[in-house]
Amino acid sequence: MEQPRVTANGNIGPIDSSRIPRYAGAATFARLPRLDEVDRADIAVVGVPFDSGVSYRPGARFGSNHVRESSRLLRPYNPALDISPFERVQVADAGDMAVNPFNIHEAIETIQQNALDLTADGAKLVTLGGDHTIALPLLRAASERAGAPVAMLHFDAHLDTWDTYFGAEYTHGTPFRRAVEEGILDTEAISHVGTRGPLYGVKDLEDDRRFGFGIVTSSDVFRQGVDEVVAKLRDRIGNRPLYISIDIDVLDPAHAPGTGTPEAGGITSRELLEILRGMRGMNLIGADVVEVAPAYDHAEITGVAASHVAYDLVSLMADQATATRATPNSTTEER
Ligand SMILES: N=C(N)NCCCC(=O)O
Ligand SMILES: [Zn+2]
Ligand SMILES: [Zn+2]
Repeated sequence: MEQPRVTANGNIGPIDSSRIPRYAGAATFARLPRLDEVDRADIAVVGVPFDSGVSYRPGARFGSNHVRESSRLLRPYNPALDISPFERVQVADAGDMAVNPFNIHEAIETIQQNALDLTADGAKLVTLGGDHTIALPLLRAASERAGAPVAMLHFDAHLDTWDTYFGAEYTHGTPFRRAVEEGILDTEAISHVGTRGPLYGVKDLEDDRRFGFGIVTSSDVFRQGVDEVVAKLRDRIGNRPLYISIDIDVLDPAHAPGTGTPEAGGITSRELLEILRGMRGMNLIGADVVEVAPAYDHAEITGVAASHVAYDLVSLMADQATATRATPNSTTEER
């Protein structure tokens, strides 16, 4: 069925929610067109329904579609950044990668290859997980496209720089140690934000520091405040190609109950969104939002938080893509 869409500047936007009720029809992220409904995309939102790397509660394989379902209420204008991202550039939902749940090595290869394919024409990816294992192949693809190791901002309750679990190297607790070992991260410019909670031992922190990570803990965000944190992070990253990986468990379980390894004392969704908005103008090349596990969610609390985070990531990318262009000529009303 033909759907009325909000379109501007030649970009095909979301289904018009003033004419087709938000709750009708199959979900795509923000009711955007599927990638196969548009010529090409400047920004593709893609799902990776994979959770074979988890150490505790399973279920993040259902996260991608849960975030899509929870994104039906997003509107086309983002007042916090004064931008209509879907008017500025073509944004589309690229659907889900078909990832083998029984073979983690094959899954990682598939994700890396699909990410390379989706970015072959210059598109940028915002990936909806899936557990945090998927960040490793996404970072491999991002650094290959950047042609250099990339800076990373990692929002998480956890370090995810542990070595192995049950002897397994590829898990949701180990992607960033592997990434450092593989030389795909610019270790002058990598930071965790929002970490907290018990560790296995002090060696976890010593290893992490040795790899080059800076840490802004959840408590630092509370004590120093968003502006100081943003200033420090911007200073450390500069204009390097930047990948942002967001584990939704960075949020306090009150703000994101639907996740696999919850830790008390997290940041709020307001703080996360404010820190992200503070990254405006940075050289953002790719991003993911992972670890949404809908079985533990209520009233889409976690799904809505994740969908708003993804929307702000898309907004930052759209802003950056058009920052040097003239203000686009808008032909639509906000809905
Ligand atoms: N990446 C996430 N969400 N969690 C890692 C937890 C690793 C552990 O079980 O110790
Ligand atoms: Zn985590
Ligand atoms: Zn994580």
